[in-house]
Amino acid sequence: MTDFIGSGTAGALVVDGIAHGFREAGARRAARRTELTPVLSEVSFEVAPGTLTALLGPSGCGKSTLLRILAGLVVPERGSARSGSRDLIAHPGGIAYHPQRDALLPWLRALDNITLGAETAGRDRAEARAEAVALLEKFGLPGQERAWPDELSGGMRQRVALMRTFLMPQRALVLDEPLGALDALTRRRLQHWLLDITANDGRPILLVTHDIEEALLLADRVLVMSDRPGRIVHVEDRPDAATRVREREEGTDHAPLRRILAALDGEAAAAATRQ
Ligand SMILES: Nc1ncnc2c1ncn2[C@@H]1O[C@H](COP(=O)(O)OP(=O)(O)OP(=O)(O)O)[C@@H](O)[C@H]1O
Repeated sequence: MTDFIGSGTAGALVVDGIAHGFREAGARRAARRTELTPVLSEVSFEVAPGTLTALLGPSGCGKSTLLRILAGLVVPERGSARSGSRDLIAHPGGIAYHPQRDALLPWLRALDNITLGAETAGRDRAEARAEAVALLEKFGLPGQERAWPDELSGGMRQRVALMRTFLMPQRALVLDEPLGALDALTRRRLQHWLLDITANDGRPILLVTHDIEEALLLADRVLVMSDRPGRIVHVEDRPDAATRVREREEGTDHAPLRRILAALDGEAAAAATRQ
């Protein structure tokens, strides 16, 4: 199959032929110290504006590494990435990046944590704060502007961190497990919250998750990655958001889940054979 999925939409987030490896840790002989262990292998895809693509794959297949490359924190060995016309590798900082840990600063109140990324990226302070107050209201945290992070529950912290990311002015968002480490009920509530904000955001969004049902609910397209070195082995295009919500509530369409599980199981079997 061709790895390049997309049609060159204006303003899209484009990943083209990204390959990367890390130096083997703990290699004893001098020669081996220079060897690279491949982590990503020719990963290509495109996320159109106003759509969300979810990335699923076995642990260690390179999902976070890919996101860190897009965020400009790691320079890949090969390949290119761009957001609209901006080259993300030559000019880092072109995406709003949500790291795996919620990374709230304990010495800043909720409102200041929410506006931090926007202000750092050059947004007008008063405008960002006004928008943050409206967001707090909209998403169930009215009057929490002055709360300290350690006064908030896990679900509240996740929402504050997500608001920070969504308030950033960059033209594309990448979210690394934004709902990880939450109890099932809170996670379910926040999935619907995320579905609502992503449906109205208008930017390309790339989401890494381990939760297949979450991917099937939130994503317009689900990409399944192989075991390390990661490459795209399955693409699942999803219906519109209303249909996805109905499918989840009624449990009507199990075929996409089965296809994704088959792709992941195939990778697990292939990895076991290689060991
Ligand atoms: N800075 C680094 N130096 C060396 N190896 C690294 C570094 N960062 C990641 N790796 C290795 O690269 C591989 C991919 O890591 P990565 O965190 O991208 O995987 P992942 O798919 O996001 O995993 P998970 O789903 O468990 O979060 C792992 O084997 C990891 O140990």
